[in-house]
Amino acid sequence: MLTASTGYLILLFFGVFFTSLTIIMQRRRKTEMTAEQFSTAGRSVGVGLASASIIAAWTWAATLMMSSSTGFQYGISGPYWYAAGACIQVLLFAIVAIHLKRKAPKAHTFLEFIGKRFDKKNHKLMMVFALMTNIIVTAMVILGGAIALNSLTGMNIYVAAFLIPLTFTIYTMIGGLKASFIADYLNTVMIFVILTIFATVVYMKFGVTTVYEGLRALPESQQMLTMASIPGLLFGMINIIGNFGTVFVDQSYWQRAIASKDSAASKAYIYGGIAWFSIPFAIATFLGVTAAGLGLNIGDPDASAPLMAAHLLGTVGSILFLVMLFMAVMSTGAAELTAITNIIVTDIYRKSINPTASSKQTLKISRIVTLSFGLAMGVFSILLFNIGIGLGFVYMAMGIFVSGAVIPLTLGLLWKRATNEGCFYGALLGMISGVTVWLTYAYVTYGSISVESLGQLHSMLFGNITVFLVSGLISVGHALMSKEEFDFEAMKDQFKSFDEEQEELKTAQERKVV
Ligand SMILES: NC(N)=O
Repeated sequence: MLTASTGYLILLFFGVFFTSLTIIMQRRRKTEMTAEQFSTAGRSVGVGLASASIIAAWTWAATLMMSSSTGFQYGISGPYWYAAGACIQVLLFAIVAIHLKRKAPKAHTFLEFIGKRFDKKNHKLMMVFALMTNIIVTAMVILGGAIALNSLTGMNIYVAAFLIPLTFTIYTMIGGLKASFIADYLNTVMIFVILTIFATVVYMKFGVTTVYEGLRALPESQQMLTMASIPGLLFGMINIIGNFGTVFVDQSYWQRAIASKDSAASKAYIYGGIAWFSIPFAIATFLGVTAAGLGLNIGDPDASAPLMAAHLLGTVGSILFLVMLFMAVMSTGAAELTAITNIIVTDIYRKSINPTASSKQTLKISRIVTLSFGLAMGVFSILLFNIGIGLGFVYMAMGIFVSGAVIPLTLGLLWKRATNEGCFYGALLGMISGVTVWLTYAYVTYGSISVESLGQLHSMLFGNITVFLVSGLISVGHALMSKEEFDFEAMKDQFKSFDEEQEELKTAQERKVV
């Protein structure tokens, strides 16, 4: 096992490296950073950088650890269900990305679009869903990082949960979205390099036959060696629904569409989604399934990946896994922080508190929000840990809380007949009924409401499915019954960049003086 000082050194090294890189890039900039730049990276990001950034943002701690847990528990179907069940959303997002670029070319957040497409209550409700998504995902990646640091280095889990967000908060606060894109690019390259090392070593050291024979010898071998594994399939369904929420309701992905050049936006999601598939699929197969096949004595399946990495390459394996995990945590953390910042600044501060804020004021508020949320997220992940909620539980439950907004939101963007009331009540009642079915099923079937009964595959599945069915039925049903039609063309010119708003304000003030 590594020592806690190795953990501190890794955190210090990457924190200092990415912060220094951002400061150097800031110094080399020819123009001064504006609030618009901080928020949108100039809307000129090319397809390569945007794809890498989508891959990095979508590679969570769970992508490495939870995926391996499914391989360890459900066998060869687990990695497939994890990877396939979480990449279709990114591929489909290519469609909504292009629609947002066409219908709201100067928007900063998807909520800004919702605010003009629907009414105030819808804007507020979607904001709650969006912030809840960001908070759940950030807490989940910090929790995953802290668990891995603790299990591989013995570092105190509370200290780890406070230090991890610091590493990405500082460079995000300085450089905004563009800085997080550059870090994402480097992180994606590192993740693929380390993944290739693990895959090659497993193949050379153990080969396919040893793992196959090991899986065949397990009591649950029927399930481990078939794609027709029932638990694998149930997990796959939960995975699909939950990840619709964490892509479509997460400002991070809208942010990447907004920051991309028009010609790059949809391609980036297709390339990013396809390339991302290989990360959980390979890691979960080479670490999770192999750990089961080799009969490793692992108490917590969520820890199968780091323990297998250590088994494979000793200290080097642990360090490589920690570096890969840390790359994933930093990128997702930075993406979520920029998303939260953009929502707070665009949809609360500039919309309701200070609509005439100058670029300087907006930039200052953006940095304060980034720092505050970065620090607060450590506390939230510790809270989850303290009430006994682990990575797997949050991962499977996230859809129940956030996926109710997916269908209403998508309809609002793509379908002129989608109605304000249908989308509002669809999202709200979808979530309420999902939570109700989840709790009721756990109570009726397992006799109590506890982390254990709520964490069962069937409780999670029925909760998730209910959310999708109810939100879809209400939002589509109400649209079909009403005769409303929305005029997207008329709304297009209502979106302004922060710089344009500033110019208009200046012109208006000059006119007043004259
Ligand atoms: N990003 C996910 N679902 O691993």
